Amino acid sequence: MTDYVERVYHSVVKKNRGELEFHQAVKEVLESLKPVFEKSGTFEKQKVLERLVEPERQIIFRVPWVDDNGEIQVNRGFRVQFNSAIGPYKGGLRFHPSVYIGIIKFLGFEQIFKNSLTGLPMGGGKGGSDFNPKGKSDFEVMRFCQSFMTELYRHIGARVDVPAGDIGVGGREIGYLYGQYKKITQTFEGVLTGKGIEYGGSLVRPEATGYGATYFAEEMLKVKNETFKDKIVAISGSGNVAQYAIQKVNQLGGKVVTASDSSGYIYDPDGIIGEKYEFFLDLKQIQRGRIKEYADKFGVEYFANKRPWEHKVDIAMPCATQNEIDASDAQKLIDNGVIAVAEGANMPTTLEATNLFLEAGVAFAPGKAANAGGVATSGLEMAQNNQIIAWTREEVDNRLHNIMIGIHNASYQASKDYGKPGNYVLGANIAGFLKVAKAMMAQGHW
Ligand SMILES: NC(=O)C1=CN([C@@H]2O[C@H](COP(=O)(O)OP(=O)(O)OC[C@H]3O[C@@H](n4cnc5c(N)ncnc54)[C@H](O)[C@@H]3O)[C@@H](O)[C@H]2O)C=CC1
Ligand SMILES: O=C(O)CCC(=O)C(=O)O
Repeated sequence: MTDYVERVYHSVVKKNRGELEFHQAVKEVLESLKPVFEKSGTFEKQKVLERLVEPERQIIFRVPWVDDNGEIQVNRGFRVQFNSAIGPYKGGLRFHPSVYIGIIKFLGFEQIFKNSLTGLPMGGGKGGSDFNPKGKSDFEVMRFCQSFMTELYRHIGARVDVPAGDIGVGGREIGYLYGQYKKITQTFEGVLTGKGIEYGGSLVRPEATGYGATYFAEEMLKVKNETFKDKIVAISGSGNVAQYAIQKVNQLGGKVVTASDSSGYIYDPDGIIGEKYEFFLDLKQIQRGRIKEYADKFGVEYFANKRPWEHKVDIAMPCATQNEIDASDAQKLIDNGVIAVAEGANMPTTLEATNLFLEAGVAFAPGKAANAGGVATSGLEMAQNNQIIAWTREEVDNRLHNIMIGIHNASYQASKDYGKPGNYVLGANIAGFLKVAKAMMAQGHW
């Protein structure tokens, strides 16, 4: 790293003790930006990095609610409004017991560059709670969401900060959150995205992250004169992103052989397709069941407490959570001949593993580029809400597809301009950074 980058990184570690995921996300971005600072001293003079790594605002609040047994429960809520240089804060809410400030800050930091890459005017933010929706009744989830919004509403707005879903927050939760916002403010506005289609949601938003990651992978394959046709694909997760990545890979002629949840993964050598895919979707979206039930139903192998990176596949798409591919997983995938990795999740690959992929010449798409289709389509939902119109499925999907091609090309171009053609980590970080940095400098020292 340059002295400047090194200095800023060390001060981040010192000021944000114990926030390991945040340190990791900052380190990856700063390492990529080194050639930018070697070319120009302006950013250093303007203290752009020092400002960029410090959130504009962090809100932490109490979320009390009553469970079905009449017991009072208390969770912690978060919203980090990281950077508004190019638009209102935008980013999801995560409900998961592992959530603490370090996770929300890593996600909010990533969101700044991701949102910039979409080409739409959206700043970076993220929020959530350590609430665990697993095993809770619909009424418990509703009461929790209402209490969460009873505090959050005063910090957000259609032109201020627009949350959406992430792990543990899907259509059901967005509905409860929206209802409470509307009740408190008496305002029907696009303050959340991922809304139901009946009350201002956009077609294709549920599919957008998984579809977008697949569109991005398709572009990387094109550079290698390859396609998805007949490729074997390992996907992790079985939530929103995984579900629609599997669907799109199937449509493009690939074969998805794995899916997982936090208890283990299934391996179906014939592919998660047709009636098996329909079962999988129902299992996860309606029954809220465990992935093992797929193995029980179709007689395929189930691997408890393991990750799905140990088979011979051409393409890997981690779509579950952070740090789910470590160096040994990466080495297994490389030894088995993987040609492309596209991150549907946020930071699913450790820094060590990322470097192994890059050194081995694997086409590697970082999450902030590959999974940007979700937030991009949220931006399209905001655009429709602002105009009080609703686009067709085809219109939204075409726009999403073009945005993903644009992100691929911008990342590839930046990787070439800075001397590392095909290094999408470097390219995405630089392309995302430059727009935000220029906007920050244009707006004075804030
Ligand atoms: N939903 C969206 O639009 C976007 C989501 N993402 C990222 O994609 C990833 C998945 O999010 P969603 O599919 O929306 O969430 P989800 O809640 O619908 O699904 C999460 C999936 O990850 C699995 N999972 C969670 N913790 C795990 C663990 N420790 N080990 C193994 N599996 C685990 C869950 O079992 C589930 O299958 C997250 O990293 C999220 O930040 C990124 C961009 C947009
Ligand atoms: O759609 C959005 O606003 C948020 C999506 C998100 O949380 C993400 O990109 O990680």
